[in-house]
Amino acid sequence: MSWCLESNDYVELRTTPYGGRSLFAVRDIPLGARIHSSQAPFAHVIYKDYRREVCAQCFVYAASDLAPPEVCRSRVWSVKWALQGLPGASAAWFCSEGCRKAWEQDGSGPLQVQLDANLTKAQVASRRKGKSMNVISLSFGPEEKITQEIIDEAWKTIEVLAASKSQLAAYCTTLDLEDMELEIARSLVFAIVRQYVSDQVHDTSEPDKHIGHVRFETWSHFLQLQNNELRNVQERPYILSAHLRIYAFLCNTLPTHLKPYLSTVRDVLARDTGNAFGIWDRDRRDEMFGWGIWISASYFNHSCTPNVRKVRRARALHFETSRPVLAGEELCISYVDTDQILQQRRRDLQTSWFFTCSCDRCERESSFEIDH
Ligand SMILES: C[S@@+](CC[C@H](N)C(=O)[O-])C[C@H]1O[C@@H](n2cnc3c(N)ncnc32)[C@H](O)[C@@H]1O
Repeated sequence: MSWCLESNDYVELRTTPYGGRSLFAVRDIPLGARIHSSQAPFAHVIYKDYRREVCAQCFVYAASDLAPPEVCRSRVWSVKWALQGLPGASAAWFCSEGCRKAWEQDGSGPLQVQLDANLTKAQVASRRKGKSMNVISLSFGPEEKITQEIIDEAWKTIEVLAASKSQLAAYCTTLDLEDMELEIARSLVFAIVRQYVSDQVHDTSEPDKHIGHVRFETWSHFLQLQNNELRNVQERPYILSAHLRIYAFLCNTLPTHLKPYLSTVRDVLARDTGNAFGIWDRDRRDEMFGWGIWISASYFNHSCTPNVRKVRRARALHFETSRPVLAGEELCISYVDTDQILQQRRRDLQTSWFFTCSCDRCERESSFEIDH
């Protein structure tokens, strides 16, 4: 299998009997060693409400104590990139000129901003007509078992509707897309733009044209991530109709040259839950600004007594050992706040990552509960 950690000296990907693939130490590793870095997300979204406050390139927060005092007071960044002739929503904000230049060089940012403006306009339009059309009946009883066939059938129905321009347009004028659905649509557009820009670069006679990390973490790497579609819909049935609405919205809104990528929307939706990382105000987890998928970073399994910690520096996620590790040991981060009690940890892991943790600590704490 080709994947994006091939050249790493510290870690190796193996399949576990209990939790899919996971990373293992190939040699003894001291405390504090950096065992892996993922340089940038393959796709990400910064919530619209934070657009002026979080640098579009390095994700630094204008209201954080790292920001200069005058910025901290105003809470917004002043370095801006804007599309000529379009209203204020079509812009990105940065903490410095250096970040603005790096963002422009990456190639996908400006297109993303333009599409953001289109999505916002289309969302407003979808709100004008009120009552939504009930195209697909998707109410599940509490006892009903949602199967892969039910999900496949629902996607087929929306794809047929989307194939008719007039039906799609009529449906979309009544969608009334919610704000969080718009944020999901924006993250999908990011993934689409990544693929588009990557394809454009590979089509040219300049294979080394700079597109940063895209050469290392590609769409085919993305597809190798664990697919959580069925477990996600079984856990929260309402998400299926939200996903179908978002798909229809994008079919109706994206320009023609991006339409070939719409078939990847379902692939992205199936993988972002359970694989994405929140983008927080540094590592303090005070405020979450959005989320992103750092592909190679998604192979760390969870433990409630982790031996690896994650550190975000600008766009990069770094992973460092939080204690000495022996060759052959599994390398785990923690997906949840490990200060929480057993029941809360188990609840969080079940609803967002769809598994019951049976790490040594959970086993010990649950047997203690049974004994008492
Ligand atoms: C971010 S992915 C980790 C990589 C994943 N194991 C794979 O094969 O792609 C998260 C998923 O891994 C599995 N997983 C992670 N930690 C686990 C654990 N401690 N016990 C059981 N399953 C786990 C769950 O299926 C979870 O949804």
